[in-house]
Amino acid sequence: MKRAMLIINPSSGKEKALDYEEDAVGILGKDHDLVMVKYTEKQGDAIRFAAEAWESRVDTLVSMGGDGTINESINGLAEKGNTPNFGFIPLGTVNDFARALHIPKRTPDALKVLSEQHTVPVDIGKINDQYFMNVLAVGAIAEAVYEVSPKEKSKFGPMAYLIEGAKAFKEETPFDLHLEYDGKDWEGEAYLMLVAMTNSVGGIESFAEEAEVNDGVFHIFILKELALPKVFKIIPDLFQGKLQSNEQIEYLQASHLKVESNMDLVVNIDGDEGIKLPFEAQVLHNELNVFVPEE
Ligand SMILES: Nc1ncnc2c1ncn2[C@@H]1O[C@H](COP(=O)(O)OP(=O)(O)OP(=O)(O)O)[C@@H](O)[C@H]1O
Repeated sequence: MKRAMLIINPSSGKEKALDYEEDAVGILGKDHDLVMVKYTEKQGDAIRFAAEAWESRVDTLVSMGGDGTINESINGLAEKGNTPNFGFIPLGTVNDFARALHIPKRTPDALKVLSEQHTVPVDIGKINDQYFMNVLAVGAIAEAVYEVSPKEKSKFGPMAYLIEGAKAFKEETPFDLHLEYDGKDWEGEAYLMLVAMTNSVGGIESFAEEAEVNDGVFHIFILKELALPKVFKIIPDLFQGKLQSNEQIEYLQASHLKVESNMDLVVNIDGDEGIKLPFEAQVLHNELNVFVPEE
């Protein structure tokens, strides 16, 4: 008997998620004998439901929500082995994971992807004992992202992050940073460090242009300098996919990373406030099979 679980965050997608429940159940019902539906009510619910999906050995897990719900679902599945195929319907503001995997933004189109039944193996990141699929960020510019209210997000979309980030730029002082990456060292002062798993960061798909969802490495960007007027070159470079060659940025690749600083810093994990430094991170190569459109 083939079984699927559908996790829905009813508060996501401007509270429209439930409008698509029937369609999603219909599509999954075509090739599964049973479709169980779970509704999240609070933080942590999607982790618990995804872990239940794994324990009850479902064949397919589909999550409907923003990047927060997708992140939680992945946290319930990673490193368990024999994981169900994973699908998701992006209903958030930024939807970096969907952008990286070419999952359409229009919900009916994203639902069609599930019926194509085409999956690819995708890398997942591990930071200490939790998991992420998009990005780690350290520095006040990253912390500014926590300040973005849901109201600003729905009004300005990804631009809300840029607006808050630009405000933080003005007050920014560098912090000391020590990285051990695949056995090598990098030490210096930094204003921001981003560890990207996919090309899309903060809704900007040219951010880590060369990143593939299953390339087995982290794409590490360290902003070392904020000198005027050179700093303005970062913006065109960012939108033209040339950030890694910008002279104010150190660009590294690694599959294993240890990060520490003498300063009291917190890492932002997939857009949410995470743990304090130091941390250790590694790529779990081809960890999940994810439904994507057939090219
Ligand atoms: N029923 C619910 N009502 C309100 N909040 C919920 C509910 N279920 C889950 N949540 C919260 O929503 C968070 C995840 O939101 P998610 O990121 O999926 O959507 P979003 O906020 O619309 O997306 P984005 O962050 O991209 O704008 C969870 O971490 C949890 O705290």
